[in-house]
Amino acid sequence: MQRDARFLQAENVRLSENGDSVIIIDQTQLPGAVKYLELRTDVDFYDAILKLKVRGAPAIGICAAFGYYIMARRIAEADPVCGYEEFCHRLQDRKEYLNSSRPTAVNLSWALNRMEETLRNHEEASLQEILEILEEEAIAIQQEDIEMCRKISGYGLSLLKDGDGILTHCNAGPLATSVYGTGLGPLILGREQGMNFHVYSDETRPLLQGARLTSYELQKAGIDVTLICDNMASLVMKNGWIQACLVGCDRVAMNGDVANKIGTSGVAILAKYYGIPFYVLGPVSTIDRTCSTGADIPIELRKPEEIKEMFYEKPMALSEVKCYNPAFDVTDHELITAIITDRGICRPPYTQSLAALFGVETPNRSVE
Ligand SMILES: CSC[C@@H](O)[C@@H](O)C(=O)COP(=O)(O)O
Repeated sequence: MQRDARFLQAENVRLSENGDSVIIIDQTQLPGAVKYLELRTDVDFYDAILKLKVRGAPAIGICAAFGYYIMARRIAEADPVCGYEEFCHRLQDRKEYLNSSRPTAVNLSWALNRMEETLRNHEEASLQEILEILEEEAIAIQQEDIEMCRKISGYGLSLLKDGDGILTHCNAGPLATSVYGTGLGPLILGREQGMNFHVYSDETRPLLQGARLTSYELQKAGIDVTLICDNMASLVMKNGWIQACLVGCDRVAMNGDVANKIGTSGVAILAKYYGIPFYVLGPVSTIDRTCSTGADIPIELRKPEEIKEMFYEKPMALSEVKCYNPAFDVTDHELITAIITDRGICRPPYTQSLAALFGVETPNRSVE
């Protein structure tokens, strides 16, 4: 591989200098501290994804691709004369383990499947050659993500005006991807070009990605950001302060229904009521061609402690109180003004415009 490629990698997920481990920014420590974690084993990768130390659909995919490569290294180290079929079998087992860490963001299985396909295409290669090929593939996934973020940011920016007020939910910035981000990409690109946006960041209960990560990233990027509680979104819209909503996505069904962080569908309903465009931004790898509608998307349920205890010094409720804690919801395609991908801007009807991204001709996708 070209060693130079490593230096192009993003800061939040990267291979260590000797390629033997992966270094991530531990997102659970932000904004208080920028701490780096080294991931060396399958359990390290599983734990980092499950506990949201690395999070955001594209970043999860990138981390999983590197994890697949590192797991391949561990298998080869333990058994340097392992035959090809046995090697594939052991790696498939580890892949399924990693894939079970979180169910909703399709980028996880997308990246792992791509790594496995690469392995399957090199039956004649030696173990050493296979490791190099897998390392290159993981780096390629990250490099493509950088390119994808730049394109989405450009398409998204073409829909905004200097001075616009923007509402965003959860975190779809550089930490959730590689650079720029998806939902926040147009804002960061616009700022680089001298534009000024006024961004309202939903705090995003219960894990506060909007407070801890989005307001952090925007503030650091020199963008005017105001943090609000989730239940204030309606008021800022009513006040006329919001000209567009921008959010990321974890899985898009072929009819345009979108799974994203819990609370996103509420924002979309409010936006419809107030006549504000609601834009979803994400790469083509987040579109799941096996899901016809949002009903096919698995929704992650997480522990009650996240609602009652996490990020607060005191318990927020009696320990015996029941909690319902879905991590995502599905926004109905009828509420979405456009889905902005790295291959262009898709408009309704999404059954046609999304299919067109995969090669079927349609008139309602505009690509600059
Ligand atoms: C560019 S990331 C888009 C989504 O992954 C993001 O909005 C989101 O919902 C993340 O959820 P999380 O549970 O923090 O991984």
